[in-house]
Amino acid sequence: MPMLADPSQRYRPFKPLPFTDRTWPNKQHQKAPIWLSTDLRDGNQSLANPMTNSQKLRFFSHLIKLGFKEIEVSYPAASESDFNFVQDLINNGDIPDDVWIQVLTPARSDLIRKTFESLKGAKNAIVHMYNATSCLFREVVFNADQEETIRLATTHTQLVRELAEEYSSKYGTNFRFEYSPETFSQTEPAYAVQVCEAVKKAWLSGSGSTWGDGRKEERIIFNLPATVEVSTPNCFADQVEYFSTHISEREKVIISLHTHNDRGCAVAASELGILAGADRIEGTVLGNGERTGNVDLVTLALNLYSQGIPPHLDFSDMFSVIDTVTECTGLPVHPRHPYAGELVFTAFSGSHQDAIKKGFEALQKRQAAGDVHWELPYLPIDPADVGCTYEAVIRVNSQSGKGGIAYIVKQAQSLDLPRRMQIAFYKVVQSISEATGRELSVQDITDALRREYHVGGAQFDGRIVLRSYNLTDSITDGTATPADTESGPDRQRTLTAKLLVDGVVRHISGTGNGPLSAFLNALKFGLGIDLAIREYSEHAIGGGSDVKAASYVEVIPPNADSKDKTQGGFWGIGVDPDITGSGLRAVLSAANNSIGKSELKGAAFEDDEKKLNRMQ
Ligand SMILES: CC(=O)SCCNC(=O)CCNC(=O)[C@H](O)C(C)(C)COP(=O)(O)OP(=O)(O)OC[C@H]1O[C@@H](n2cnc3c(N)ncnc32)[C@H](O)[C@@H]1OP(=O)(O)O
Ligand SMILES: CC(C)C(=O)C(=O)O
Repeated sequence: MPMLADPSQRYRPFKPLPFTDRTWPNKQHQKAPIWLSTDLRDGNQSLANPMTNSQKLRFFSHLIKLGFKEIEVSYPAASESDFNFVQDLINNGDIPDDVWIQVLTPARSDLIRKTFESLKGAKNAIVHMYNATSCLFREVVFNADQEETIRLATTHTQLVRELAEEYSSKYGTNFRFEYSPETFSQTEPAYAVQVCEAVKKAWLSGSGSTWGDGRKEERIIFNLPATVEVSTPNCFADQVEYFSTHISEREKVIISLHTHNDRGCAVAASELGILAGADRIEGTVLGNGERTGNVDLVTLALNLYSQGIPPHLDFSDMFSVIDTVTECTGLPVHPRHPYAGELVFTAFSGSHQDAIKKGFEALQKRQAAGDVHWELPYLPIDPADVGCTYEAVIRVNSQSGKGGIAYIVKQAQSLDLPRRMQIAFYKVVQSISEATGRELSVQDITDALRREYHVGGAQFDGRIVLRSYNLTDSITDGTATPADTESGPDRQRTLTAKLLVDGVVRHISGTGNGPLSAFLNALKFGLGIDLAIREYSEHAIGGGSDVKAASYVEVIPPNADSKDKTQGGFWGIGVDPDITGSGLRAVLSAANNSIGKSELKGAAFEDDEKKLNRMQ
């Protein structure tokens, strides 16, 4: 049937609880909840191909590594393999002493007994029993009224209690009890409290037992599921706060939430539910689970982390988390999955990239001044905290801008292009990106820079290549002096350069008040390339004995207006261990770009390779 023009003919709106005493909107998260992973139960039962026992074991070990202390490992009555998995964990000593395994059973006596058998020999175990309590389930699934539904819960709670006492004395197991009024969020709130009161009474009133005296590890767990998410998260939070404030002996109760993501709001519902009084959260790592999944514990934990609250779960190696989850469940992780997707720390768009690049520069300055707080445009947490590098932070396509491209050049090649050169190179990259219609890799951009500015190896050389040069000082009366001996207004420098011009060795020579002007004169008189410098800058690359200099130069024809920077010049880059060398190479790089295919003037000083070799 197509979508209805008037969906109210088929769907009724959720009726919110008339609850006005809510306090949760004014609260803030203070600490992490108790976490329970149900990857091996709710996560597993929803897979087309449930996990094998070895996959479950791998997943279990990873959950331990992440820091989970409560793990729902199975629905032991479902199958022999579910049953055996619990026994294998116990018998093989795979469960650390401080970890509680949890197992799920329906309120059915045969299945409860089977569930207890699976726990033989366990040190710590939470027995989790459920029955649905909503009107729809009472009528349609159980054909039971409210009283009968309460009786179903309480009689089976008593059975759990008896078996817990028996197994505890036989095997020394520490037992805790969790009860879920399944479909809680669709159950009348007062009735959900009534069911749980009856279950609590049944659990706490066993003869001769010390259980349930309010000590932390013995509190009964009431797990309130949004079995199907049917309302906005604020309505769910109201239901949780209502439960938390109406259940008696609140100090003897742990309130747990188990949200599903049918409306896409499981994270929000759980977060607001914590503000509303919940102590514990059940969910799965990366959100696998029935239908749209259980709440994603990675997102919940890292949301807390981003607020400066220790989540007590360690996601600092997100790649291994992704590997474990995808290899065990066979499900992919969406590229935009919060904190874990391959694109979530990546910006393609120019204005984002520009802000991130500036943000990193500002961050470095703040860090140098001792402020270690993370504050960076578009990146809520430091990707490095979850094991990602900064390489993926900026990626380039036709939506990218100069800032992002300059960031990549700086990261990949340690070249800090001056602002106007960034604009020039951006146009180069943009035209490649538009022509190819695809994302450009770091290698594509590096190659484009090398081709454009003739740096980085013989295959990128331009028509003119600097082979060697010699610089001498003179004063204007023509008396040659050794380098570095003279300075001042009369100082002149003469540069002789050996070049390869269109494959032919050439020598040129020129004089000026510095090496660059001497070189420009040599190019002018030797090769007929007449250029003036409009902008020059340089910086060091690296440090210690490996330090190099990088120079950037923009040249213009001598008759161009050097102040009118809208008239584009030709840019060049030079990298050399020596600052003079890098400057000369930058000028030559720009000169190469200025000449295009035009014919150059003949040799002015020396063009005979043999003569040259003799001279050297
Ligand atoms: C919301 C959740 O995720 S709950 C967990 C769901 N997980 C699973 O179901 C996975 C494991 N389940 C199984 O392997 C099987 O369903 C079993 C072994 C538990 C039971 O199998 P079967 O005995 O064949 O029963 P089946 O599942 O078809 O039907 C459920 C029966 O249990 C009843 N039932 C359902 N839930 C409960 C409950 N929580 N407590 C008591 N009875 C229940 C149903 O009313 C139905 O009874 P009926 O046969 O008298 O109509
Ligand atoms: C058994 C309960 C907790 C459940 O899985 C659900 O309601 O989704």
